[in-house]
Amino acid sequence: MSVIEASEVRYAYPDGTLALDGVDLAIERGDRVALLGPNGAGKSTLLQLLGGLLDPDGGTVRYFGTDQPPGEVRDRVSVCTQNPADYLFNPTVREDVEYGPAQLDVPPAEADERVDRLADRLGLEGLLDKPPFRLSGGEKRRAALASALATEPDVLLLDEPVSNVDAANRRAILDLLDELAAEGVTLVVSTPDTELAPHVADRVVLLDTDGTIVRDGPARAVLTDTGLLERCDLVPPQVVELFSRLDESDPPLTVAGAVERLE
Ligand SMILES: Nc1ncnc2c1ncn2[C@@H]1O[C@H](COP(=O)(O)OP(=O)(O)OP(=O)(O)O)[C@@H](O)[C@H]1O
Repeated sequence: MSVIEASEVRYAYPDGTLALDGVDLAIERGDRVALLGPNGAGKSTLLQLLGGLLDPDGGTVRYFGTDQPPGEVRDRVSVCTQNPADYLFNPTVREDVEYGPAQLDVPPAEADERVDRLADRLGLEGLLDKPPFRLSGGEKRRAALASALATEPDVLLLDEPVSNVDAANRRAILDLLDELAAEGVTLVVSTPDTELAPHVADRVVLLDTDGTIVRDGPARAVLTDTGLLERCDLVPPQVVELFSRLDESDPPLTVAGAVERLE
């Protein structure tokens, strides 16, 4: 049973822009999926459709093999869009992060504990009493991510989760996503960054600017297909490029993979 299944999904914005056209995508339990594509390919639109923040004009999105509407799976599916302001509207960051658990009737003591744990992991400790509009761009992104995680969802849909985030916090976020994946949380991450994709995904869904999925396959197969990536205005990860130039037929995808190979 798929945790989310999009069938023949079509979406046009009110001004007529056709963002997605006939998209079929099944997300399975425990998947780590990257929605990859150039700017304007429809990744954010697809993520919002999968999360029930937008309704498709055509086709269907189903959750957990049922006909439950998205509102009924809010406790199990959490979305973090590209706009941190969607999640930060309370007087303090702490109240924002506690908002989701409160909506789900999580006891306040447990919600407090979740906030403190996430603040520790995402470097928000000194920021919890601040009004969110006073945070920097990267801090807002981390606070929005903490809000999405605070409900402890089974499925996490993240739109460009490390954009605007410094190197140390990027590492912290990626480590946290690794841990969540190890616990069985299903992850869908949208990004135009082929360097990020192998760190967050085993499976890559490649979209192109005509609003279609051009490839859905193992990260290794997609991220080493230079010709396909170039047709979508993308380039492979630099490590792939380096090892390909050295005539390596099965290049590693990350620096860590390259180090392992060289040792
Ligand atoms: N509110 C809107 N009104 C009209 N068109 C929109 C709107 N939001 C997005 N679009 C258009 O829909 C298409 C898909 O946009 P979307 O934001 O989903 O792409 P994306 O792949 O996430 O891009 P990026 O990598 O730049 O974030 C683009 O052509 C974009 O211009």
